[in-house]
Amino acid sequence: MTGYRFQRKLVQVEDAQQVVLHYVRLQETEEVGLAESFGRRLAVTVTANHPVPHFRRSGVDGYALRAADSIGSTPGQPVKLAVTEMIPCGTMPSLPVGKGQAARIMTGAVVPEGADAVIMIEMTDILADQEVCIHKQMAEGDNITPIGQEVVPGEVLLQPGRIIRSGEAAVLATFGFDRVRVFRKPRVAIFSTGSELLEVGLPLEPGKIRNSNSYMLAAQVTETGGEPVIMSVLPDEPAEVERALLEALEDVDLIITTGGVSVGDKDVLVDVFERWDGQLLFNKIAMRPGSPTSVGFWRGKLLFALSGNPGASFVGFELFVRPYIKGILGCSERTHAETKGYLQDDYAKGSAYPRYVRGTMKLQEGRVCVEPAGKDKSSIMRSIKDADCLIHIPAGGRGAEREELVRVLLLNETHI
Ligand SMILES: Nc1nc2c(c(=O)[nH]1)N[C@H]1C(S)=C(S)[C@@H](COP(=O)(O)OP(=O)(O)OC[C@H]3O[C@@H](n4cnc5c(N)ncnc54)[C@H](O)[C@@H]3O)O[C@H]1N2
Ligand code: MOO
Ligand SMILES: [Mg+2]
Repeated sequence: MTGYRFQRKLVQVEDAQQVVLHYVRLQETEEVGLAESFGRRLAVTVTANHPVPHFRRSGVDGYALRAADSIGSTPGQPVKLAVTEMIPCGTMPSLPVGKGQAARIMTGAVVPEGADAVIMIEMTDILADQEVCIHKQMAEGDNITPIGQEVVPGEVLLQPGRIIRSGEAAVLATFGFDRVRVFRKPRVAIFSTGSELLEVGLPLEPGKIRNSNSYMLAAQVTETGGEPVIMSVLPDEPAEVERALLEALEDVDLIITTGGVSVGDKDVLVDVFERWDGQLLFNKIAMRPGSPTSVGFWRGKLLFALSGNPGASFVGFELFVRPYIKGILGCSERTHAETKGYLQDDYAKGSAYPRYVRGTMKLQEGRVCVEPAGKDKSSIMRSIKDADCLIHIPAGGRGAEREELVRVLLLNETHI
């Protein structure tokens, strides 16, 4: 048995990730309306262009006054003040507050000149239209938010690469960004290969299965901020596959394929790699599932050739495609956030490669506890939906024991 199919150089997961990340180039940017920017990654630095608040702001509904006028006032010994005006939100006060005076004011309104405190309405008795009795001694600054207390001009509030969610939306709106510059979503062509694959809408036939990988991967691409382009299933015919991939390369930013990367006679991506003018970056990774995962660079774009087995395809995307997409969208934390967790049961594995087990994570009395989400064979699809982490079982033949502390890669890292 000779030939490329069987000559493969083993690389470690971390090295393969570095190779892929070496190809990261930032996406171009585009401007979208603020409400359309949610879930996108910001392409610019957002710096405060004014203080917040930008006027002295009342924190309560009540009366703006001079704290000195309230000295000694109690419910039993109230102080009477003359009311100058009523200041609603959104209007400027028309009069300063002088000695012995107060202005009725609403929460969020501009505190008038001369006033240095606002007393809550509950601490007052309104005598007549123009008079109020206060029964609490106030200190200077009480219930007034000074200019710039929250944000001073020039402060950097958001960095490029940040996902726009509720908090970011509030910042952008506050500083007048009705349009936002974000990274353009990468278009990702998804091809499943295999003559056994049926389109999802078709009835089952003997020996055939429905194409689940394309849809699983499309969801993963969407979650990562890309735009999936689901292509027709490709047969195990190298010339046809090569033609379809080349055509797609013209139109997308990267390609994902699944299936046909192992050593089978019909493993069609291997045939494509033997005849193409691209550069194969690696084709064997020390990991399970997904050891035959291959990545190539072709006409200036990356081709991620993932294993056909659903579990391997899922893990291959997480470890290699997701970090790449995050990278081109300006995210600096590209690989998964990690923690350590205690395995809840023995985990035996056959291969000496490290294994990335689809897992679930729980906090029990402050300890991170992890266990497989279900059966973990590479061919198994159903445990993917229950996985919120990948449990790393280290290299070596033995597996890992109950209560062993292992690396845990977090899958639901919605904040980064
Ligand atoms: N002699 C050897 N056989 C295999 C080896 C090996 O080293 N020596 N490696 C095994 C490992 S590990 C894996 S992983 C698989 C990789 O297979 P391929 O990437 O070549 O994928 P296929 O052969 O095309 O399919 C494998 C499996 O997955 C099903 N599949 C494929 N596409 C889809 C899809 N879109 N949706 C759902 N299911 C899909 C396919 O029907 C097969 O059952 O090779 C092992 N063999
Ligand atoms: O690479 Mo396969 O998925 O390891 O079983
Ligand atoms: Mg195969």
